[in-house]
Amino acid sequence: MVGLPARGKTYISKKLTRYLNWIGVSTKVFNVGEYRRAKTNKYRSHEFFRADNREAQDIRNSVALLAMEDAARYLEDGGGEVAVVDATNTTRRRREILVDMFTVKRNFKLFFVESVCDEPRIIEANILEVKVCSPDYEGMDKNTALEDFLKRIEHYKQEYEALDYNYDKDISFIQIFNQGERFIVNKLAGHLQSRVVYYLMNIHVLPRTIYLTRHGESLMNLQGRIGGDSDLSEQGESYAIELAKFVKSENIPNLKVWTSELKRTIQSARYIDAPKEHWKALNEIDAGICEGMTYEEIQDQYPQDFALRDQDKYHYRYPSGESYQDLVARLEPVILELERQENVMVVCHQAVLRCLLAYFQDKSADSLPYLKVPLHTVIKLTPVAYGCRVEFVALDIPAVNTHRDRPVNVNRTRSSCEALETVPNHI
Ligand SMILES: O=P(O)(O)OC[C@H]1O[C@@](CO)(OP(=O)(O)O)[C@@H](O)[C@@H]1O
Repeated sequence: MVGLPARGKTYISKKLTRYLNWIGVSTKVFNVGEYRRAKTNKYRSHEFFRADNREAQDIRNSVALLAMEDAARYLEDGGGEVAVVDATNTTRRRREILVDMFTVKRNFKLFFVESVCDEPRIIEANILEVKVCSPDYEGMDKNTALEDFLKRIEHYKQEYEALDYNYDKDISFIQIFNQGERFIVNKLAGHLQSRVVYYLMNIHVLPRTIYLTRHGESLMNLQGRIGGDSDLSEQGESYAIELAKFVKSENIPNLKVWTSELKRTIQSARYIDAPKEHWKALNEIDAGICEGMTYEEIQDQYPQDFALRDQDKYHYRYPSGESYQDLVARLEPVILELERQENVMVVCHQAVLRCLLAYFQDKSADSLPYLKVPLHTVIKLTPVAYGCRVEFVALDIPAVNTHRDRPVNVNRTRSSCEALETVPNHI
């Protein structure tokens, strides 16, 4: 990362890391501020960040080096594929150290992401939202903290050398201006960098709410049968009515409703007064040869498959069907489009909802297939500082339970236990 303090670097680092892990690229953030605080919490006033404070500069450089070395170790033998060095890196000298450590000495690809912002309104909002609550300002009142932080920024400005094509034409970078108003992209090197750029160009920071829900109870849910394309049960129909009432009571401006192409989601959304889109990508996991069966029938007729799924539910692919890992790949365009949109309600399915929720809640591949997403419940996601608030709103209509817990005493495979850390890039 590159950028003055309070330019949203940590926000970008965390969000990008969550996305990369979700698509199966093992990624970790190395936040230099945390290294500084771990070393000592004595240095928190703006004085510490003065450009002429030599002693402090030495400390700052040494903690930055520690973070970089850990990042390199994570890539060399920690199973990591991407390390995000979250620091200001605002001088050419500091960036040369990064080039030397990662490219010259180790032959890794280095990609700079610079956030440039000259809108005082955005900067102040950022400081008030995240910086004044930082451990650096524990016990200090908001205004004093804000004042101190603004002085800290001034110290950084004295030495700030933004990325500049005239000096940096050989390095790969993206510059993001005013939270996505404009971008400059230079020397993209490879598939992963272009996916990072595509992602960064699609996210926004406008306030909005995303609503996720499964369809109402279906006739096949009642029978305990998986997959298929059945109608809603009577209780499912009641949920469709309640869901529309709930949406009305929320009074959501410009709401869009997305459903899958299956009858049970379309029927569940039909009373909602908002434009609707039907996405094939939102269809339920394809259970292949097991479509339409109960779990008991699968255990009976395909015992080996049943056991394999319990061992590693994320990677297990139904014969002629899909795995959860396949589903994540299928849902990536949905996530990208959700990032671009404002208020959206997604009416989908148990497995699909688990995948979407795992993205927003930063859940590992191992826990993803066991996330609890009960029927007749709306999950409301509201962005906050570095993540999102998740509320489960149960709409008081009874429904069967379709959740099957992780069986105990199952020999889980190595990759399933290590979760996203070892999942290869499957796309
Ligand atoms: O991965 P598991 O836990 O089997 O959950 C997915 C299953 O959930 C179900 C219900 O059992 O979703 P849905 O309610 O959308 O029909 C099945 O269709 C689907 O195969």
